[in-house]
Amino acid sequence: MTNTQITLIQIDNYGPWTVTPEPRREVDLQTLQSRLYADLSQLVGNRDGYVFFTRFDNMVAVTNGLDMDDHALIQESVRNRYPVTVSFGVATGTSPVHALADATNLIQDAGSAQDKSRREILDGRVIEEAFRTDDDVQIAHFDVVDATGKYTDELDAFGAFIEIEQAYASLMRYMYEAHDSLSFFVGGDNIIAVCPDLDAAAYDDAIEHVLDETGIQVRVGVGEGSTPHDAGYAAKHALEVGRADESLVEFH
Ligand SMILES: Nc1nc2c(ncn2[C@@H]2O[C@H](COP(=O)(O)OP(=O)(O)OP(=O)(O)O)[C@@H](O)[C@H]2O)c(=O)[nH]1
Repeated sequence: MTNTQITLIQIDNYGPWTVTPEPRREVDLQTLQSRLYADLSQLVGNRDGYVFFTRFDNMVAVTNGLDMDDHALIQESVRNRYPVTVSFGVATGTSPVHALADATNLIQDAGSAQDKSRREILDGRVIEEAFRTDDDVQIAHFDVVDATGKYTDELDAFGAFIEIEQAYASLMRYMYEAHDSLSFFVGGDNIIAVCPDLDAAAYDDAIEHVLDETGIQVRVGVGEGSTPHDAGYAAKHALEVGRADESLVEFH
């Protein structure tokens, strides 16, 4: 049974900062955002968690394996290196969607994203060591079938980008609404979803939905583990097996 631990990361008072004392150069904001994402990816990833950039001012992390002290240390590291600070809401549950909603509530209850006095909130709870199991996290790694042959080598770069984004938009909404899952574009033609206990039929259903809605064929590898890294790594291996066997849904 999954028990996903989700951390919502929100940059404190970022909107006002981007225009104070006057609008900051866009390239500098883009650089700050991507560097902060890279650092968080390392800080969380070194502890076997995953971070997804989502909107950059808000990021979603899967943090099974990290405790509250780990979270506090990451906040300190960001505070020492960046002109901004970050707040963390941490929640757990069998449904990643509900866990993220709970994590969001913790941050929203502490004040607005544009509240000068709301800084470095660290609220919520983690899964205690004694309660951790090997199937706490289910990760699904989706990939567009033959993206290179159909899109990358065929269309101009923007046309290919639109096709991949359409598949992502269709999959992210359907997995969220029908299967209680959080899906994130991770580059190329890859989408990683954090899922509750889903079976092969659920993945078949999602793949069929994307094909019906967009005409794009995706394949998925699914893995479980006690941490996002373990689950995600198993998912990558399953995807390789799916490619070799030409199956669309493969569990590790
Ligand atoms: N984030 C991430 N990106 C990947 C991964 N594997 C491939 N990619 C990206 O996906 C692009 C396409 O590679 P593939 O998915 O292997 O190529 P494909 O043409 O779709 O071929 P098949 O998947 O075998 O049908 C690459 O250029 C990378 O940008 C991965 O494990 N993680």
